[in-house]
Amino acid sequence: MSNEFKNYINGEWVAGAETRPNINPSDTSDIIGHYAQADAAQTEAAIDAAQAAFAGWAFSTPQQRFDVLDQVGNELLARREEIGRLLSREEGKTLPEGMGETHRAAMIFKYFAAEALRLGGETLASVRPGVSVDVIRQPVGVVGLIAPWNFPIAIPAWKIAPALAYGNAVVFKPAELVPGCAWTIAEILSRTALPKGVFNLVMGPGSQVGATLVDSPKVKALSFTGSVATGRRIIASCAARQAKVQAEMGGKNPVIVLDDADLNVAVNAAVQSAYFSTGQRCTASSRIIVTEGIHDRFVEAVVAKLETLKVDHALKAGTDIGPVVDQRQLDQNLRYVDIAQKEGGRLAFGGDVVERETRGFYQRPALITETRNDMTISREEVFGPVANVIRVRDYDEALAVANDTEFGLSAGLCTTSLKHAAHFKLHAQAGMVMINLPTAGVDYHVPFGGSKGSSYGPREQGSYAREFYTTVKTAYTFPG
Ligand SMILES: NC(=O)C1=CN([C@@H]2O[C@H](COP(=O)(O)OP(=O)(O)OC[C@H]3O[C@@H](n4cnc5c(N)ncnc54)[C@H](OP(=O)(O)O)[C@@H]3O)[C@@H](O)[C@H]2O)C=CC1
Ligand SMILES: O=C(O)CCC(=O)C(=O)O
Repeated sequence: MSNEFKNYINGEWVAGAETRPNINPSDTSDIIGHYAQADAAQTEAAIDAAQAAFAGWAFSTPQQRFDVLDQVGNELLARREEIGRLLSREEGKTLPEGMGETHRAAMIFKYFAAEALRLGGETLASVRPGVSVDVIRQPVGVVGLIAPWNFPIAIPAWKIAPALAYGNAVVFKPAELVPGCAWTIAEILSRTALPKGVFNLVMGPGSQVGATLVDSPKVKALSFTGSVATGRRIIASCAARQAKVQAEMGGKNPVIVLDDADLNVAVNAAVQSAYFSTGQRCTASSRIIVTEGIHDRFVEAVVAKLETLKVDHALKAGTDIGPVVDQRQLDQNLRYVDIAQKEGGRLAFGGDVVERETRGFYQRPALITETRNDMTISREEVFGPVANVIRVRDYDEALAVANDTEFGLSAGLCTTSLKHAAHFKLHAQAGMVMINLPTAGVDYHVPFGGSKGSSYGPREQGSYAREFYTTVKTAYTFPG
């Protein structure tokens, strides 16, 4: 088959037992390619290759690491449009979003190229005379990276780049729905000076490839992004065998709009973070908490804005919102819109399936008003273009409602009050707080992660990523 894409194991391209078609959610008649499906045995082979290659890469020079990562960053930048198009084709983000994400992935590789040069330890005086103490950072070993489908290139980048920058060997499993961007990163890495076995790509089902990575005693650290259910199982399995684990598992992110907010700023922040990228972001604002003085004006303005947004093929010029990623996710979105209404919410806009020229998973953005925080729609992550509005009296009630959730990834506040902004930054129970900004769409050089049920383990991204991808050794020296 000419458009067959293989796994990359120990520096070789290896066919899987089977292949799986990569289907365009904007047009299900468009097959992007057929991607290899690894089984447990092939995954074991990748882990063994990584283990054999680890010692060499662990003692590679910072310059070697810089050169590899910078080369990947440069190539992603140069091929931003082509790869952005592939991303939009396989995941359904609009082309500007796909290109933006590719640009972000390039920046992440370039950032961690420089991080490889900066990695250092600490030297302290001992409490004993004549003794010095060095705190040395060393790589962890073989790391397993499991990525979700909603950021096909940025999330792989922010796992692969720090893993390699800090000297680890990698076995990477992308999500089944989006192998194309993952394969592209592997192909670029295969043309760098990275020694064979240091980076391995194993595409295939989570139940086999993912589970083998999670359970292998040779995998010393596991980084996961995806659903709460899978994440919690992975955390328990890794803890049981004392492997390091980092999991990012979504949210039910609030954005508060206060009476004193700038209406345009608030509408843009809420609409952008609830509906762009088809709402398929763990940082999406799905609970919009609005004080009563601005409530009606705000809802009216959001509906007016939603009426102008075009839902269509991700690659069509002028599309604002692409398709939902697949039928399963679309069914989940529709189910939540239905439940919200049955529990007393009012569908103020959209939520329905729409047909376009091509057969895809198109849904109009849904705005549900007159909801309470104890309704299902306010408690569970939908992961689609669906948001609900909760009316509150004042800032204090808004903050209490915002914090009343099992999640804590991102939280937003729209206000012109410095006093409330300062208070919110300290008291919002979330790993990331946004004032007058969308809750989604973060910088690449600062820590990313949440509190409560959203995240587990050390933060991803920025220099904080070293906490997960390195281990600390304390060396005492007495020169004699
Ligand atoms: N926090 C976030 O950013 C994300 C949250 N989600 C949420 O999760 C829901 C379901 O999406 P889904 O893609 O099924 O999420 P999953 O958590 O099942 O998938 C995330 C990753 O984990 C892999 N995986 C699945 N099962 C296992 C396992 N037993 N052991 C190891 N790895 C495994 C998946 O592989 P495979 O693709 O082969 O199944 C994928 O690579 C969405 O509706 C959304 O609510 C989804 C994506 C991202
Ligand atoms: O909002 C962002 O920029 C990142 C979101 C993200 O990582 C996710 O949805 O998984």
